[in-house]
Amino acid sequence: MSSEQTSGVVPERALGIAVLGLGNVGSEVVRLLSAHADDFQARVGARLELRGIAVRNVNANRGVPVELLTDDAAALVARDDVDIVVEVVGGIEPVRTLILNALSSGKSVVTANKALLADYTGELAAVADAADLDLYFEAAVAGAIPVVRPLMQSLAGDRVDRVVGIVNGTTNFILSAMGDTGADYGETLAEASRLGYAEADPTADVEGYDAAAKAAILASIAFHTRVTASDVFREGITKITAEDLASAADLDCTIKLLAICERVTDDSGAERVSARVYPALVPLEHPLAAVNGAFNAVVVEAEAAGRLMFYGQGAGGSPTASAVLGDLVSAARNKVHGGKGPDESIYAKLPIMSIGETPTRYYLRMEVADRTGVLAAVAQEFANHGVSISTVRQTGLENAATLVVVTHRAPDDALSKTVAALQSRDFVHAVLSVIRLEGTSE
Ligand SMILES: NC(=O)C1=CN([C@@H]2O[C@H](COP(=O)(O)OP(=O)(O)OC[C@H]3O[C@@H](n4cnc5c(N)ncnc54)[C@H](OP(=O)(O)O)[C@@H]3O)[C@@H](O)[C@H]2O)C=CC1
Ligand SMILES: N[C@@H](CC=O)C(=O)O
Repeated sequence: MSSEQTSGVVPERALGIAVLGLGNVGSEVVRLLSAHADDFQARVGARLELRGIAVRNVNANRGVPVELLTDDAAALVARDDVDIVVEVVGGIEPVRTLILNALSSGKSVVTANKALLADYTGELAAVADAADLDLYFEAAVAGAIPVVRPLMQSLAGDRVDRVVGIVNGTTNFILSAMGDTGADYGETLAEASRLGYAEADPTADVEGYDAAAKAAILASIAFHTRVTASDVFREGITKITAEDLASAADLDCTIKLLAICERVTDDSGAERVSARVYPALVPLEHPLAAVNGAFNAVVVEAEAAGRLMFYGQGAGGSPTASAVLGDLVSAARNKVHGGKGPDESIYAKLPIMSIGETPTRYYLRMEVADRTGVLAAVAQEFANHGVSISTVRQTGLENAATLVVVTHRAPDDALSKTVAALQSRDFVHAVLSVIRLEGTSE
């Protein structure tokens, strides 16, 4: 027995932390870790000591002690004095291998990498489980907003039926600016990158890949079913125009890029999972309509809890670092006290419903010939495909008219076939825009 123990003084314990990546998120993680080192020690019961930071370019001026920087992430992960690895690099390789190596050598992992998790959570979680280690990823969905842990833990006793959210800050920032001030798409995207919201390749944001990865993560947790990015139907915002936003406003709606994850009962009475991402018309009275800028919000509908809404900053270095550090504290506490946190519990294994079978509603804006019988012919095309029309609005031009049609719900396939059929008719000069509606209840 040491003299400290016999004298009642508890020896100071330390946990070694390796941070991979020092960009928008990593630099805030490192800054907050060092600024609040004593607070972290009090919360964890051990000092969190930064052993090293992996980057690509060690020569760039970063405002951190240079001796902490390394471009050899694999060697940093392998160090014996590292207990927890924080991955904020992004992409698939080399980080997938680095995380597997970390878990295989007894290190818990915290990651913000939704692109990786959307396809590899199964593989990574299996290694973490086998080694009794934590794999935490709260920051991977909706930045600072706690939504992974509430779904995984707080709602574990309820039956979640629907999760719908604005989960990409960059596209919400762009759509909000276009709607409010008619701001230019390209300039607003550049501003989102400058503010640290956009991915290293912003195509992931504007084409909906980032939101689809988050939808896969949310659907997997909510429905206890493995859903990967390729199971998620995806459409981005690149075709949305200022005119679409103005036209949506005329209908008392706005347009938001939504991630929608639903438990759907099919015609045979069996349950399936639908996961999809697309720009949707959202009525102004809907809680998601008021979520603007880089803010995110996730609405969860559960059988016993009813409707819950989680709202906050969905992107940016500092908000995301908050979620990363929350996970780091949890993983560190488990290192101190033993054991590991709960994981996804993927036991239901519900089949995936394709977008074609999924009931949706369409908003269509088209330019048609302004002559007798055209409205009836348009209505007939909808009827031919078993699609019921909810509202029609026509505004006349000189020899043409703009027709806005909103449908009732129908299988998405029937709706898209109706659009294709309309496009082939000579009285339809152009289908100007096709946007789905949030809500499948009508
Ligand atoms: N930004 C945000 O709002 C959010 C981001 N995320 C996720 O967090 C992660 C990081 O995002 P973000 O900080 O914006 O990304 P950045 O592009 O700003 O930073 C990436 C960092 O990783 C380093 N890096 C790249 N490749 C390697 C490598 N092979 N080995 C070691 N280091 C490497 C880069 O080094 P160097 O500096 O030398 O180039 C850089 O420091 C991503 O998975 C992202 O999807 C999640 C939620 C929100
Ligand atoms: N690029 C992402 C960052 C957070 O996940 C976004 O814009 O939401």
